[in-house]
Amino acid sequence: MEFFLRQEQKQTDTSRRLNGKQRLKESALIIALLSAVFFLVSLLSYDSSDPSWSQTAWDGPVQNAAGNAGAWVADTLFFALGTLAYPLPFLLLLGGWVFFRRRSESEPLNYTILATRILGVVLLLLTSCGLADLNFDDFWFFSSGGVVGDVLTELSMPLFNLLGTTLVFMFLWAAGFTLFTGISWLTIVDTLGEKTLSAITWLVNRARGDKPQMIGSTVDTSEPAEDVDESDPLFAKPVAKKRELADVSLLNKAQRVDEGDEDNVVTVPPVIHAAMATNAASSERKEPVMTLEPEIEEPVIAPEPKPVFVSNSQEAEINDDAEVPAEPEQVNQTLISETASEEASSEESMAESDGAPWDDDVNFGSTESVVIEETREDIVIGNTDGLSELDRAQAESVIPDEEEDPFLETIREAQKNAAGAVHPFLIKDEPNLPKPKEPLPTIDLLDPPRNTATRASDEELQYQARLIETRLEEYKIKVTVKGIFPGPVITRFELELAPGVKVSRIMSLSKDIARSLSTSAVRVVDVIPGKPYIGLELPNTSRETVFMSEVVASERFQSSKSPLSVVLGKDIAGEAIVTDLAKAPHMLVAGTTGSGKSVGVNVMIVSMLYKAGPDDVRFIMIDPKMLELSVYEGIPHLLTEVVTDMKDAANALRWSVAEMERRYKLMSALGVRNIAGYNDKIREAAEADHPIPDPLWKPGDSMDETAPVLEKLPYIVVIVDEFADLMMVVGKKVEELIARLAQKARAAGIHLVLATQRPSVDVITGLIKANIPTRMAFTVSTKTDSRTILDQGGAESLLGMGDMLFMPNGSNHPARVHGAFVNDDEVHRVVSNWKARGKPQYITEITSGDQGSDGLLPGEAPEGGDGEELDQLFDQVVEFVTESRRASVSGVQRRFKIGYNRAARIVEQLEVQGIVSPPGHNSNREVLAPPPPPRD
Ligand SMILES: Nc1ncnc2c1ncn2[C@@H]1O[C@H](COP(=O)(O)OP(=O)(O)OP(=O)(O)O)[C@@H](O)[C@H]1O
Repeated sequence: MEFFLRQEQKQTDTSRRLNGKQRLKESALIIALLSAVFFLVSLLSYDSSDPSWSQTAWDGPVQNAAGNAGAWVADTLFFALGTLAYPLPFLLLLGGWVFFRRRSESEPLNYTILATRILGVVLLLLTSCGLADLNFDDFWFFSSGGVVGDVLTELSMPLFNLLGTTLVFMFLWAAGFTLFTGISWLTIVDTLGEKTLSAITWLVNRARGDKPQMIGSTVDTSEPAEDVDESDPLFAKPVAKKRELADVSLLNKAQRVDEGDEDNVVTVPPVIHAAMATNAASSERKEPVMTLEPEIEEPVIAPEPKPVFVSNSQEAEINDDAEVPAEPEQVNQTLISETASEEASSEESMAESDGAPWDDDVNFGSTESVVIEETREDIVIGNTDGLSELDRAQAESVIPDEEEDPFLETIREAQKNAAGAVHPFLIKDEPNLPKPKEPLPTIDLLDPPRNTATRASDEELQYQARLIETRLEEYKIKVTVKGIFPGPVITRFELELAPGVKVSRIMSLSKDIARSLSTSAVRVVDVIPGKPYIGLELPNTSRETVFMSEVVASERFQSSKSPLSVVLGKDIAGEAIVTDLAKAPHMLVAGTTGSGKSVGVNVMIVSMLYKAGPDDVRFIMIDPKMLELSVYEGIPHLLTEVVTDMKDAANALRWSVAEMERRYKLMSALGVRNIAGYNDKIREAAEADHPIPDPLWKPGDSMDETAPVLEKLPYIVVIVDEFADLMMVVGKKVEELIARLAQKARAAGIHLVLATQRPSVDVITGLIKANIPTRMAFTVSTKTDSRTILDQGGAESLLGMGDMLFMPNGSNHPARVHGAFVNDDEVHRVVSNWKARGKPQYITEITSGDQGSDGLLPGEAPEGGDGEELDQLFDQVVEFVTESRRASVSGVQRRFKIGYNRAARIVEQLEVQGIVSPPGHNSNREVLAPPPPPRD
């Protein structure tokens, strides 16, 4: 524990300090700032009488504010670059900022982009000097383009003349601009054209006096606009916002974030503007707080604010509102004069998220016909990547290659070490591993977290928010985005619905919304506890993997006292989610195949292995698939070998019921109400040197002469991976045993974790559901499956790979959790660590079925006894089987029109009675009994 605490302390310390690269970057910015100020002061206070290269004699004090050095520097710069010396300090500052801006990101430098930028800036500088030389007058005794401009014009004038030279310089300047900024001239031309067309449309509409289309369910078009009282703060702001939504051209402007103009973005949506102000001040790592401040809340709090809608013509009258978005020209200007640093950011983020929805060719459905015409030209016809749709879908869900590297490395290591001996893949028992010194496994057994994704920038998030509003408008649903919570896998947008809009409408449209937002799935959260909003959860373009080591190292897990603490993963805000199985007290895990169930179960087991030794927690593992849990074979926590035979599994459940009853008797004898109280009493008695003798012991129970003393009882966790198999093979009795355990086992410290990939009502029956309150739903294929698990939809919209909805005991609102990932290699390391600490002491009765009467269900007789009840159809089935000579479960099912469970049970009864043989290698049974005598 101390180790963990120290490690955590160290982590927080180091997170506050900058690493080597970050230090360099920050220092570079500071030096760039100093140089820029120095250059600027030198240039601005240049005096031709100061000492410099251009002077042969001088006397008197130096006039330059930057002193002697400043005078020399200014002279040199003016001499070399002419008037182009003035922008140099700004370029320097910009360079420093670009270098510094990404200091916390450990991405490698993109050298191609860097090279094109440098080339671009050089080209810009040279051509600007040339153009200045051609077009501006000289100043002082310097040429306006400096010596650089002079040389360039002198070289090209004889070749191209004045007009040709100007044109060559201008085109090269344009090329330099694109090289430096990454902005396409086509985009600039596009934007200018679009703005012009929007302006013309707006003017035409204004001239015609058209009113905008009404949006939202409470639209009252008859409401006269004159009712708007601009001075009333309750009304003034909604009007401003409605105008924004109605004005498509302004909205489009906001969407041009790909060109990186922060001003542009900030001026458009006042709501997000407020949120961003808070966010900008927050730390490097994006805190998921983009909530909106009181001034925006005003319309919500106000008693029944009247919905007011204004036409374009009325908008003009309230243009003086403080929150009015920037005018088209203004935005346009900022768009073109954007700074290089911002362009850099946009360009890189574009490169990272190829095909992201903020591409230029995004077509906004609500835009006027003019815009649609324009975007038509951008329609991409056919795929150019040569991949099939399936390939593409698979490519998206492929885990990065590096996931496997550590594992492969370890395998290679093992191969090297075991060269010449047994094949490394076949080694089962680790040869005498040294016993670890630490009381519990240490975190270094798990792979350290790696950065697997790039977080969306604030601009991208704002863009998405605008897009959601626009898309919902297309369905005549008016919403306002009130908060954005970016998480590791999804981003939640909190939406305020216009009065009267039903959540069910949005929920029923979730598939359409997902399609129109070009995402794989959208989950609608109808209730966000404590907030008057609904949530819309969109998958991130780049998905983070939640590494188990991150969550195990989290403060929550480390400070959790219970030995049954399990980590699940991270919530949408990136916070570790830790739960206590003791409080759950039983858990149902369901999801389709490949959704991440087994990884989820492994994460739970490994977290318990991180928290508790075999004195505190023991496991019974039931694994019909024979692969998932067999890795734990041999850890000292196991009460029995991993059970793979379903008959043994039923016995194990019976043993658990018997153990539960035994514990109940012990607890009642000691007068305690739960296992914690029992263990406290045992500890107190041991400390007082008065161990308690077993009150249930009778002479003859064992060879001892006196009753053995009671010992601490560990928690028992029964884990069933693929619970459906158990239900199918063993039938109804499993359901009853599980229900019995689930009802009473909590106090006895026995907990169930049932996983299934078949979340249907014949597996997760009402009886089981009623007794297992904690549910964990991974992706399922249908809403019905989701309802079977959670009693509500939602799991069908999950993203797979560990994305889950977790519904804790007593809650009606499932929380979205991104499951932690643990790979086989990590599990092996933790398992080996425990194997080195001790051997398991298996209890053979668990699977032998020799549990006495305690494990029997009410009204049940011991198996094989006289009282075993045969199915009512038994005789008829015997007749059918012996006549047809075929004993298949499906045949019996078809013939008697009964369910699989019942048919399988009857066939088993036939086997017990010796009428049919046990299943052969191809699971066929032979009919052993002779055919019935022919009837008359
Ligand atoms: N939390 C996670 N993070 C990232 N990837 C995951 C996560 N959980 C699962 N995966 C990926 O999904 C794959 C399938 O997971 P898993 O084997 O747990 O599915 P399953 O539901 O148990 O399937 P089955 O029922 O067929 O065994 C894993 O191999 C892994 O690549």
